[in-house]
Amino acid sequence: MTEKIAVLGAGSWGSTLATVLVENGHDVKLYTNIQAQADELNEKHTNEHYMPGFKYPEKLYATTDLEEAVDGADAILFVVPTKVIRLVAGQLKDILAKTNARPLIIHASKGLEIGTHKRISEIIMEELTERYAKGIVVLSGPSHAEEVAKKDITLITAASNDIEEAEYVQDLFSNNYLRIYTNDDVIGVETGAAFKNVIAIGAGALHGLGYGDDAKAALMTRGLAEIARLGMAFGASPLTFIGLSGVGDLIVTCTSVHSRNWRCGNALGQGKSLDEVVRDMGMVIEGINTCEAAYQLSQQEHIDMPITTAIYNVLFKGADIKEEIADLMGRDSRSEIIGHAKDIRRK
Ligand SMILES: NC(=O)C1=CN([C@@H]2O[C@H](COP(=O)(O)OP(=O)(O)OC[C@H]3O[C@@H](n4cnc5c(N)ncnc54)[C@H](O)[C@@H]3O)[C@@H](O)[C@H]2O)C=CC1
Ligand SMILES: O=C(CO)COP(=O)(O)O
Repeated sequence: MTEKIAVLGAGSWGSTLATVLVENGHDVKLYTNIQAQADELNEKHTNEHYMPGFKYPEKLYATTDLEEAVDGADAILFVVPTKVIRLVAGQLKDILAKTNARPLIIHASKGLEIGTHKRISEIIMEELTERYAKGIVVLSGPSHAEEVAKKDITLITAASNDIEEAEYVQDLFSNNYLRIYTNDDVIGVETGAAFKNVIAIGAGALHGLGYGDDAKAALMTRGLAEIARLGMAFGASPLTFIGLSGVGDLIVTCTSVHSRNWRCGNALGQGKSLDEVVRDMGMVIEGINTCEAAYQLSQQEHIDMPITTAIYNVLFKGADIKEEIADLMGRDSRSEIIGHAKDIRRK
């Protein structure tokens, strides 16, 4: 069945997911807030800044008119950076309020809102409410646009409280190179997605400083313990963190040269300043803002997150990475057990 899908955000991931949907036979409109990017996509079928060298299908239509993009859409996919999710959801609400439309919302962004510490599905539903959204499905897992665009094998998760909606999204995106699993733990999937970016900055920094494989494996494993601790405090199932959106995404983001978060950490480890790294990347590095949100949450909820705190100190307080590593290694000895949410708050 051909579905009408609006994709909001034409960066590397939004334009790639839009391409998957076009190739799966759907009628897709890609919304961007930049006219030159829409023109480039429509006329040259390229998106050089975000996906250099990649050729998009001619059927992919881009527009800067949000109303045109979402007109008659069965589903609307958000793939904008976390910091503009609320803004774009508000703009969408104003448009949907003029119609009787109540599309399914999907999002594939990864982060937490600074200040409120809300997950992306919470922000979108707070703005749209059930009046304008049939439901919400989260698409997440180990997936880099550069590899999906090449039709390399990728497996991700569609998570929703409504399993039929997750299965609908599974059908929309599934093909012979992209396999989708369903999951009903929205909190676990979204927290895993957001916090792995913070740990990936740390993994990149270790690489940039020349640390070995043991150190990287240690960071990923103890990083996952922190992610699970915070996620469980939110109400996530611990098992979700050993799935695609948990350890799967942590592995890819902590090891892939495609990862903007890993590359950010690597450059910091090599001595670049955060300002330089952000300027040179020219794409979103979600782990920076998420680190701030995660640090604030750990303080507010009294959850022990030593690695996140060390990365926060480096990013926001100008701390020396090697000194932060020495402090982490010098902490009191402890048990490895992650524990349940009720046991993990600091006394
Ligand atoms: N790139 C990837 O491989 C993956 C990215 N993600 C997530 O997807 C989200 C988006 O990431 P990318 O596409 O990589 O980012 P990007 O940095 O490549 O592109 C972001 C896009 O958002 C657009 N944008 C910014 N503000 C906007 C607004 N107000 N209205 C409309 N568009 C706006 C920008 O013009 C740009 O095209 C992030 O949360 C990221 O963590 C998730 C999985 C894979
Ligand atoms: O989420 C991603 C991989 O699953 C993309 O990671 P980066 O944002 O670090 O490139």
